Amino acid sequence: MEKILVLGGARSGKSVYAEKWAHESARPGPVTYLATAPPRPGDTEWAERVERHRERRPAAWETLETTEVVSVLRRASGTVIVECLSLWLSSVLDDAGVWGDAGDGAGVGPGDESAPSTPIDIVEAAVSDLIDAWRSSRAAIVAVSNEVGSGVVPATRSGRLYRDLLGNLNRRVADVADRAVLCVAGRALDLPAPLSAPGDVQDNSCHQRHPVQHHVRAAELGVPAPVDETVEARARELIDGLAKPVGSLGRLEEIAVWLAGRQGEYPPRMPSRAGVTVFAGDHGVAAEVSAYPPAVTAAMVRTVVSGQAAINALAAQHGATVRIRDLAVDADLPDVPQEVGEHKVRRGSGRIDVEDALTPEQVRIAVSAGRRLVVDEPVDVLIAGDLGIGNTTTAAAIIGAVLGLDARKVTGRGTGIDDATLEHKSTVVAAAIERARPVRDDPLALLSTIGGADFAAMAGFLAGAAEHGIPVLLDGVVVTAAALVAELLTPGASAWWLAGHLSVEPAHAAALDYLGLEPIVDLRMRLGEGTGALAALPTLRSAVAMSTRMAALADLEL
Ligand SMILES: O=C(O)c1ccc[n+]([C@@H]2O[C@H](COP(=O)([O-])O)[C@@H](O)[C@H]2O)c1
Ligand SMILES: Cc1cc2nc[nH]c2cc1C
Repeated sequence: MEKILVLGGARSGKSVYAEKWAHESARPGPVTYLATAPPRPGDTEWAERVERHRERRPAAWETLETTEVVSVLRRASGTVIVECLSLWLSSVLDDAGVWGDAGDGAGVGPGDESAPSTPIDIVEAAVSDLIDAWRSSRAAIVAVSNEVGSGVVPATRSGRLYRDLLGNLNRRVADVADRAVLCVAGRALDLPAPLSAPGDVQDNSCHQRHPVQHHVRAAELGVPAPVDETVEARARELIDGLAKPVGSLGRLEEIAVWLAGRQGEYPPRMPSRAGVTVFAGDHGVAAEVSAYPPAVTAAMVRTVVSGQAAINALAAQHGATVRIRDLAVDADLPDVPQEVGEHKVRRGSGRIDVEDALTPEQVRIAVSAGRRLVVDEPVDVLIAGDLGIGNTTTAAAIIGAVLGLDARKVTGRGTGIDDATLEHKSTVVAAAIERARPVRDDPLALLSTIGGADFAAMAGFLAGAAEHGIPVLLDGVVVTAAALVAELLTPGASAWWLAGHLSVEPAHAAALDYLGLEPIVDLRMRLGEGTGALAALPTLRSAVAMSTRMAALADLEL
């Protein structure tokens, strides 16, 4: 479900925008209007203002006058309008007793180490709860908040404190929202993606952006985190000085240097925490181009959930976590945990040889879901895996379109199709490449024309990992097709990716070559799910062990 934040000053039109969004977007389920203003007995001007707001709302909407935003978001379905976060924050500050010392950290409860100890800690805990509830809520949410702080610095300490806390709250909500909108003078402006990693916004800083390509809206462009080239150079020097002939550990040495540059330290830290996210989706063309029926996708989602798929087996062996997200499986899956479907965009993507896979809006939602999945769990290495009958057709089409290659060169046997099906698959890929020709270097239009919600989310995920500076191990042909799109979305993102393995699919080698990536292992695998990437994880760990445990050449006793 889409979740948006609407910011604006007084009388900017933000409330009207939020109500219109709730009214027009025709989502199933009830609409709940959550009024967070505390009662103001005796204030007739305020009462009239509340009444005017009430009259504007359709009678079918349920109004709740409460500051318990977190519990409402946790249990709500349908659509929730939060009016507004700034008043909610005021009540949190009041309840936390912030004003007593204007938040400079006086204790509120001696002796209990697990409890928040200062008013600011209490506020922080409440905001974290809100973010958590926002993320996990099944409802579509539109939250209104005041944009303050553009004027003069408040004269009072409490004024400055409120301004700063509200600014932080708005930023944190924007980080987990699908969209943030700024209203000014009755007009609404879609705000672009964050310029730096969420939680890392620095006031007064001036961010250098990549040149904006004319065909991509700035809102969708990200910037990869910088790589520390000084650390890389030092790592190279120190590795050359270890007790071995220079260069004799080959690729292990290169990987150690690569990791050091990404982590900003030598020796690099052991990538102990690896997180696999499997992106599942069905594809309109699947029934004609695969060796297996489309129903396998839903069945395999359940298998991954039950911990019995190939990726679970490898993850258990290598100490990695696995989660799966259904972006576009063509089935309802009531028997899997709710979070599996938290980013579901639709049931099956359109058949790409004759129609668009997704609407532009669905692309945007799926890309932003992928970006958000990056920051959900703290890991040292991220892996994207794929699952979806027919997805090698989409992958071949994307790779063929971006690289300008003929369908025959990029079409492979996927799950193991026979010659006749390969011939037909090749004509489907050719038609898709042809349809995509006008948009081949426009990542969002490409995803809409011949992608799919799973591909869009994977592209957002891979771009987001680079934006947050988290190393990635790429899997096979499907993930690498999404990586090509991610590189268009966030130019330079590939600096944060290693190619885990080489898939048997012919388009994979071409795409890796284009990205300048060399696969770590070649085990003739063609499964997807993230298995090829995970097969390379022990090599990364070997590279770190080499860096941390070896003696220096200079210490040899000759
Ligand atoms: O990632 C790869 O390189 C790869 C190569 C061949 C097949 N697959 C997996 O097999 C399914 C797609 O194959 P197909 O023949 O149905 O297009 C899908 O579930 C993928 O995860 C994946
Ligand atoms: C059984 C099966 C498992 C898979 N896992 C990823 N793609 C798959 C395709 C099939 C057919």
